[in-house]
Amino acid sequence: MKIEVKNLTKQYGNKRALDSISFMLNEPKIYGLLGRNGAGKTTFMEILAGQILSTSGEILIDGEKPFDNQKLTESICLIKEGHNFKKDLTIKHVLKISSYFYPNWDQSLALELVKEYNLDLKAKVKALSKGMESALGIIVGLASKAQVTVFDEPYIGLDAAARKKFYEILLEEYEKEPRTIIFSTHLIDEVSLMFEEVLIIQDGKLALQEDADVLRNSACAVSGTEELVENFIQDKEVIMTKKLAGMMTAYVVGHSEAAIAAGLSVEGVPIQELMIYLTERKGA
Ligand SMILES: Nc1ncnc2c1ncn2[C@@H]1O[C@H](COP(=O)(O)OP(=O)(O)OP(=O)(O)O)[C@@H](O)[C@H]1O
Repeated sequence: MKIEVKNLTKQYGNKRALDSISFMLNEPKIYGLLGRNGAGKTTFMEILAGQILSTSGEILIDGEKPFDNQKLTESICLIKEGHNFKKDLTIKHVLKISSYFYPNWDQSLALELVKEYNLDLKAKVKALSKGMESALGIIVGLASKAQVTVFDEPYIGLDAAARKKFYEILLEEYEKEPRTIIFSTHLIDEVSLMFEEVLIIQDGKLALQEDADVLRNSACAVSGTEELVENFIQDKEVIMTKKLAGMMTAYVVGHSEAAIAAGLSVEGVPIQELMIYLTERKGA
């Protein structure tokens, strides 16, 4: 589905959560939606899912507005950081209700995942631990097979093994049936390899929209003796440096070939570091 965001603004009292933001998501891809706390990510996702109205501007999904548009919102599944389901429902009921709402619902995948995450179909949502409730959110997000599936920090309380399982299944399902997946998280290093395109929101504005590989290759981590690295970075844009026992690593914008030629060891820079750098620089 094609998502067109046009001059989208959301005002809460005197706080402008989104400030005339515009961009397009043209293809089914895995998008990483990143930004510092309070940047406006959740606000954007809630407008996209038709849960709240914008103050001005609009989001069009295949040309239609999502608010009060059930036909369209059947194709959008937003899984948030918790409170996704009514507390008195059992897991079985949550799956049943979801199966009525999402036309592409995959009940056998849902049941397989219930087993995978050791959940009891008869358990009520209010009796679940934080991690179990997150697992239920993930199950609904994956089994919805919604054409636009949005995960907003969906795994509070989930341990590392359970998160890894989620990433594996998400990728498997996405490869079988590509769809638009928007993933917002602060655990960027854990998931950034899944991203195909990255959007960074800062203070309600779009700071960056870039192909993930282009972003990864836009900087490099160069390491070597302190003297060699200091020499190399003199006239370059440096993201950060670390020194230890006479050795030094610097994250540098561009210049990977020159660094190899200078005899330095060269690796990629984590997207998380780039995000911090870009948001600090843009804020400056
Ligand atoms: N219902 C609301 N009423 C008032 N202000 C709000 C409301 N929802 C969000 N805000 C404010 O809007 C701004 C953007 O919030 P939002 O939740 O969209 O950010 P975020 O990028 O998702 O942050 P985080 O990463 O911390 O979840 C924040 O300053 C927040 O305090």
